[in-house]
Amino acid sequence: MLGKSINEINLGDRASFEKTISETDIYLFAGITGDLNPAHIDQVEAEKSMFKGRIAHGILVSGLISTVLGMYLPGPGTIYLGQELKFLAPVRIGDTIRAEVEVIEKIEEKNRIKLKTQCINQEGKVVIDGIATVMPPKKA
Ligand SMILES: C/C=C/C(=O)SCCNC(=O)CCNC(=O)[C@H](O)C(C)(C)COP(=O)(O)OP(=O)(O)OC[C@H]1O[C@@H](n2cnc3c(N)ncnc32)[C@H](O)[C@@H]1OP(=O)(O)O
Repeated sequence: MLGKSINEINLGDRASFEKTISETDIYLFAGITGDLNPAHIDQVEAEKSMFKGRIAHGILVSGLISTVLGMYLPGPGTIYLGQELKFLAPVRIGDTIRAEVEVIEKIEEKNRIKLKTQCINQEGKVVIDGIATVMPPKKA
């Protein structure tokens, strides 16, 4: 099953995916990547930081954007070419994050689209803001 080709995508099209970030998510990500920064896994050390407790890896949370792109818009077959990210606020264990994407540019001759990408917490605060560049799947 392939996602949408560039001809099936319009400016303003949107999609989203929501997930609660658990302690297990953070530990699994730390193990997979080797990023054992105490800010993510050591409560006592993290309490001494400006955030006064553990926070999720920013790249873990931004991975929810890849979920939207690869599963929904454009969908399966999408190739991720680039991603600008600004981490605007911390994500803590138990936060529910909604990743949203919106098509803002189509570059038909190169089969590329750009999407505004945001991750928003349960309080409506934008925690990650950026722009993705992807190559939608081509259909025969
Ligand atoms: C939803 C999530 C999915 C995923 O996670 S997929 C996995 C992550 N993504 C990838 O692994 C993609 C890795 N990138 C690539 O393999 C290559 O990259 C491409 C095959 C996409 C393109 O390579 P080539 O066909 O050899 O293109 P060229 O001849 O090197 O360049 C043609 C034009 O495309 C520009 N370009 C190449 N890569 C990128 C990029 N990643 N982002 C933006 N532009 C790119 C160049 O500069 C150039 O431009 P000009 O035509 O103006 O000279």
